[in-house]
Amino acid sequence: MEENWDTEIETEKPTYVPNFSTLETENTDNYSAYSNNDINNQNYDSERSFGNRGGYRSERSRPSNFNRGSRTERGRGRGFGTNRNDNYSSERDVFGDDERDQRRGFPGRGGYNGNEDGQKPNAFRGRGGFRNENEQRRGFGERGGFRSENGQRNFDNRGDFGNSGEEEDRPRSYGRGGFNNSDTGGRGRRGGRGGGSQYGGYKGRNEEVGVESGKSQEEGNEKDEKPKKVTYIPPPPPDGEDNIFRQYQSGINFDKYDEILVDVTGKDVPPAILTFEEANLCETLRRNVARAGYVKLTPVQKHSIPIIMAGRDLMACAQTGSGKTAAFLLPILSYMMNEGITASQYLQLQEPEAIIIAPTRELINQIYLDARKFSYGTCVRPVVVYGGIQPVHAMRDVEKGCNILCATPGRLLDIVSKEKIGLSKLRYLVLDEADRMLDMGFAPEIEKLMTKPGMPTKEKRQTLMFSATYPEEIRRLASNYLKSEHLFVVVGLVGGACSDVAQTVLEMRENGKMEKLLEILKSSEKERTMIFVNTKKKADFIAGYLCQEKFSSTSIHGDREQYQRESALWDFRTGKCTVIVCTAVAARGLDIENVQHVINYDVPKEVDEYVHRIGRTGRCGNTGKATSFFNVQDDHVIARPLVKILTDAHQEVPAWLEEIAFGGHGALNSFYAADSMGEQAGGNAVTTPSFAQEEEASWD
Ligand SMILES: Nc1ncnc2c1ncn2[C@@H]1O[C@H](COP(=O)(O)OP(=O)(O)OP(=O)(O)O)[C@@H](O)[C@H]1O
Repeated sequence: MEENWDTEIETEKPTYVPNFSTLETENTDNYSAYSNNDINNQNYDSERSFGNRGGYRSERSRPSNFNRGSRTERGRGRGFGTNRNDNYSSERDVFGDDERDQRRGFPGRGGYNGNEDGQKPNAFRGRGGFRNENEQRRGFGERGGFRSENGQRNFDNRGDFGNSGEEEDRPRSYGRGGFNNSDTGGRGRRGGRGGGSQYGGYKGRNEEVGVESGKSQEEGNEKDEKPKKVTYIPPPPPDGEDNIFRQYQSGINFDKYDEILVDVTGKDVPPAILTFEEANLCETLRRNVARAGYVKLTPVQKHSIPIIMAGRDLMACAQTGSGKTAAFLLPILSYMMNEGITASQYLQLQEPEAIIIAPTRELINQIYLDARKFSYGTCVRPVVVYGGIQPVHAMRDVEKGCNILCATPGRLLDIVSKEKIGLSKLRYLVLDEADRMLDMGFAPEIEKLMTKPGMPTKEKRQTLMFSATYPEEIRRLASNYLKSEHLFVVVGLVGGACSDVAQTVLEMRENGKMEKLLEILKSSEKERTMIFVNTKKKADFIAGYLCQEKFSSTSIHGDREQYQRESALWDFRTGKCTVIVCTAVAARGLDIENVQHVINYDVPKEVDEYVHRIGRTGRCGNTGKATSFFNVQDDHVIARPLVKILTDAHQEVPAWLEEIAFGGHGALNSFYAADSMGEQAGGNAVTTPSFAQEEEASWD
């Protein structure tokens, strides 16, 4: 069912514009572990079985003999609840309109979200689930869920927080909302009121698409439920030059970018430029670049800017965090300035000169903010539209004028089919994270867009694709949308990991992961850390658990409402929360200052995703580290490509990983045998519930 763009939102529906400016970074320390005391006291009582953590864990590691290849480019020389301070309650800080919150089913109704006043959290009673006071209302599953291998329940043998067998059969059930921060406060079973796509319910692979184009009904929502209207209006981004040009420092390895080999495939390659001066940007753009703190071009910028300025189509591949966004924004803006694009004016049908597409809402918003930064003081007007925000609001914003439209694919299709956006003036079409945009998840939407009436043919537009990874088959597919004489710029190796990230892979059984995680976090408490898991439930589970363990944590995933996602990201960006637990939705593109550590609590199923995930750290010449918990049983398939990634990035490859990668079945079997012995030995170790069946198949 399509969102009705023409209908005004009913006035009694809560439509709240939160004001981020009320959330000062200075207050960020207010979030503190103590704020979770109530949770700690209420849950996971001391009976939890948290002992005997050992078990078999081989972390054997020796320098690898694996052939490191003939790399020629440089190498590295080497909420939950409780009170207002925690992550989930931080939504209250930001969006803290109690009455509305209640209407929207924020805290009060339901699990996890805590109460407003720091008294006994009602988050853990009533419908809220996630409780352990008694078993009558079982919240997050009293049935069986969440036992350790020896049959005892972990955390609490009364079953709180468990992932009940009953719920397992129903992917969207979270008990009666306990711990469910995904929809309107965790009210209902099976996702209850969260069924509407705009509420972030499970959407299958194409959540963004589903959200925006209304496909979500088929893709995971309750069939008999009408989707809810999206009422969320995001706060306007902070204004003022200081905010617009806020930029973090490039790191000590920034200059080393120059040592990376660049390969350009194609005919008549325009020569690279070496300095911003050579780019011949107009005065305003030059000033903006300087204000943004950019002094030197990165390699992808050196090559891409002249190629785009020469009117060529481009597929560019460069490592994460190396400045691909500016590589396409600056030449596009330069063209617009040189063409003397007139200030766009209020019109019901806007005809942008450039459309930029990215797969997730947070990423497209970030790109929009970059576009706003570089176009500051010009008459070029960038606009952003994405799922999860009130369509009427987005439409109004577009009507005010739009030269550059930043959009997620589904919402873009909607807005084009509603004839709010025309394509006749389109000169630039940019696919950021292009491989993701062209893979099975988004390919149908992209195809639809490319064949929309009015879409200029590839001969008449300039198509630009950027990513850090390009699987072979995607490259082939991409050429359908690019002119035959397009150029392919590769900085370093296609799909290579950022060489400024020190990677560690630990062999880890499931029930050793939590203990290891806590150990890591305790030893690096102030470090801004992103933890990746493969399922949405697990993201919540771990964030909740970490809150209890007094780490200021939040989570982001596709089951959270948009305001929650934005709030979580904001809390993480501002330092209010030092830990964010994420699914793949946060794997690509997000540029967050000073992320020091990425932990793959679950190793992703595809190595490209691994590359993007660990690329959230070590950006712009800064160094970072990534630690991955490799569970042989679940992750052996990725062993071989992972060894290649590590080797190419000149990282140490653990001997056991090589063995799994190249040792064939024999090696694997001996691991399984050892593993099952370890299971017996370490049966009491804390384990996370098995959420494997509810994998988040998409970014979002
Ligand atoms: N020439 C430059 N000088 C200084 N900082 C730069 C320069 N180019 C980009 N940056 C900064 O580097 C950071 C990473 O840039 P960006 O987000 O564009 O990386 P990316 O290559 O798109 O990464 P990803 O593959 O993760 O999407 C940003 O904070 C950006 O502002």
